[in-house]
Amino acid sequence: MERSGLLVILSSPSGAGKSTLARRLMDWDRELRFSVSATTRKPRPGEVEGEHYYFRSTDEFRAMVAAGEMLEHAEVFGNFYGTPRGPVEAAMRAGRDTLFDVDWQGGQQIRASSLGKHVISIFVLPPSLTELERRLVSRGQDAPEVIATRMRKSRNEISHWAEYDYVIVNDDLDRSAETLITILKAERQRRDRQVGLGPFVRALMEEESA
Ligand SMILES: Nc1ncnc2c1ncn2[C@@H]1O[C@H](COP(=O)(O)OP(=O)(O)OP(=O)(O)O)[C@@H](O)[C@H]1O
Ligand SMILES: Nc1nc2c(ncn2[C@@H]2O[C@H](COP(=O)(O)O)[C@@H](O)[C@H]2O)c(=O)[nH]1
Repeated sequence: MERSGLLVILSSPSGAGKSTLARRLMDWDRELRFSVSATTRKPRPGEVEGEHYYFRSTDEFRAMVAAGEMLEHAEVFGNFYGTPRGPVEAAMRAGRDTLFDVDWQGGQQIRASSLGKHVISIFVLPPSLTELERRLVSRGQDAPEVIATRMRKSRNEISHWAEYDYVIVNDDLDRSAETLITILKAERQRRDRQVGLGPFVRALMEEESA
């Protein structure tokens, strides 16, 4: 039996800390592949084309969707975001796990796709909305009106928490990162048990007793 890659989806209201947790998870496992999304949002200072996002015009983005190149796509906070399908499918075939930072709409679409049975989904909650706003402000990347929009939409994003397999309240960052690593370890153990342990268990049962 071939081992298939897992699709690990992280969602949260903007600013709860999923990119930070994603980085922690990828520092722990250098083999984990991050799904780089395409977006029509303008790059923030320090964001690198092809590393954080593929920054595209609206026409370019629409052309990608029309060509069937997106595994999922959605409008979030007035911009388009989408997951290029090709690299995800290639990683799956290679048995490599992929990490996604997408909103609830992306989570729903990937779960509903033909790859849905390989999904593990994790929702990240902030400890409070006051702390969520503090994090958005202290990140220092978004204009006040952008932060206001993201705060206004945070309740709607949070309302989808129960659609996810796991929920992490991201209060203490080290503890949350540890929880995330534990989830991935356990899910890999579950995925690998048939592929990796089948031959071992068969040999165990065929062993001559002493
Ligand atoms: N547990 C935590 N305690 C305190 N600050 C945190 C914690 N987790 C993340 N942060 C900080 O909060 C800010 C927002 O985090 P991050 O950018 O990871 O959020 P996000 O959910 O990825 O947001 P977006 O959806 O907008 O991309 C960052 O400045 C980050 O350093
Ligand atoms: N449905 C999708 N949502 C995505 C994708 N890439 C990112 N996102 C979500 O957008 C918001 C805002 O991100 P930001 O980088 O502008 O702060 C956040 O909730 C992301 O999870 C995607 O490909 N599809």
